[in-house]
Amino acid sequence: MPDTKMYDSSQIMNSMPKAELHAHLNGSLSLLTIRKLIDLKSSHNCEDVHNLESIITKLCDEKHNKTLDECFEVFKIIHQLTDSEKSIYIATVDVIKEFAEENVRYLELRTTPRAIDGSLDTYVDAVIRAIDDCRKEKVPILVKLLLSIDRSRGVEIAKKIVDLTISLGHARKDVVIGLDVSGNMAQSNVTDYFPLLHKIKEAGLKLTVHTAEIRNDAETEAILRLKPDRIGHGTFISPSLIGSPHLLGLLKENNIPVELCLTSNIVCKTVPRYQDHHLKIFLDHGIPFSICTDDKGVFSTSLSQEYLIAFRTFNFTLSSMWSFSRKSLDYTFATENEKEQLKKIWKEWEHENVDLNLVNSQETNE
Ligand SMILES: CNc1ncnc2c1ncn2[C@@H]1O[C@H](COP(=O)(O)O)[C@@H](O)[C@H]1O
Ligand SMILES: [Zn+2]
Repeated sequence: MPDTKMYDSSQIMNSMPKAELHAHLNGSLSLLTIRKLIDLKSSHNCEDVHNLESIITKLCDEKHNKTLDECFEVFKIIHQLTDSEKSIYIATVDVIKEFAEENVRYLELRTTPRAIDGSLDTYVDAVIRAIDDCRKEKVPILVKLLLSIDRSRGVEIAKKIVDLTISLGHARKDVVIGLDVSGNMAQSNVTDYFPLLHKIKEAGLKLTVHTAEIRNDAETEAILRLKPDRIGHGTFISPSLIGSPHLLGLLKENNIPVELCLTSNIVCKTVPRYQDHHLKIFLDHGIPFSICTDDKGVFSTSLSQEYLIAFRTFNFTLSSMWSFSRKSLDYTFATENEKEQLKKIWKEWEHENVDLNLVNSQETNE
């Protein structure tokens, strides 16, 4: 393995092809997009837009650490900007292009549909139209969509979103692949949603659930026993964060890949320091994981930045980072054929960067 100091690791993390499996649309808006959406509102003579701008700038400032509850307040403010077909379309196109610019070659975007002029369809149609247009424009990224249910909003609206997911999961199966369960864990009982989650599984669609982002062992166990296709965070499953070894065993037994979002956990203070992050514990226990951003806008990060943080925090080798990126392809909800196509892109990059000696290390955990 060459001395990694010979290389600009930040540049390598950026140029490396990556797969993003956990990105919330409204949490991913850059300040540039937020400004664009504020201008759009101003042009419609909306009052209070400048007030909105200063609030959002302050809240998105990376130095402004927030609690998880405060984050949910930020989302409510951002949602005021994505309240029309046009703004949702612009937001989606921008997020896709920004990920593509940092060499994310596969993106699973997730978003919670909100009624626009009384219709959830209008919201989702705008997102899908943006994905389709990026495809037509040949933006070099494969984009899939998960619809989210926000657990703090109740079962009635969740049922509508599940029905919409199932119908689009058939009509637009090239784009809509499944469901995510997100929102404030502290304010709801996830088991209320289980009949709906079973419906998603029965329809043959994929399911990922935010799990153990705050500590609730009984809930975590119920979710793991439901066997979702992936989980988000899994923070308090880790024994280092006073999770239970029993939960870790259950996660391992079911071989459920975990979407890990380092900066999100630090900013929201569910993990005290980067070096305490459960990525390392999961790696040591052979639990499959993928490095993700969660909300790149709200947490002022990017997927390349998250890879760089992991690389520097745990002193990983470049070959380990390469292996994390390549393995995350196996945990995507893409079709087998799509995965094969994606693997070619990864292989090509590996070939072009043969001097980095990406495959010779024992630390690739293969
Ligand atoms: C920080 N950790 C998190 N934990 C749980 N849910 C989160 C989240 N980050 C984002 N969301 C969920 O995603 C929504 C924003 O994007 P969309 O409007 O859906 O595109 C938030 O309102 C919340 O429900
Ligand atoms: Zn999330």
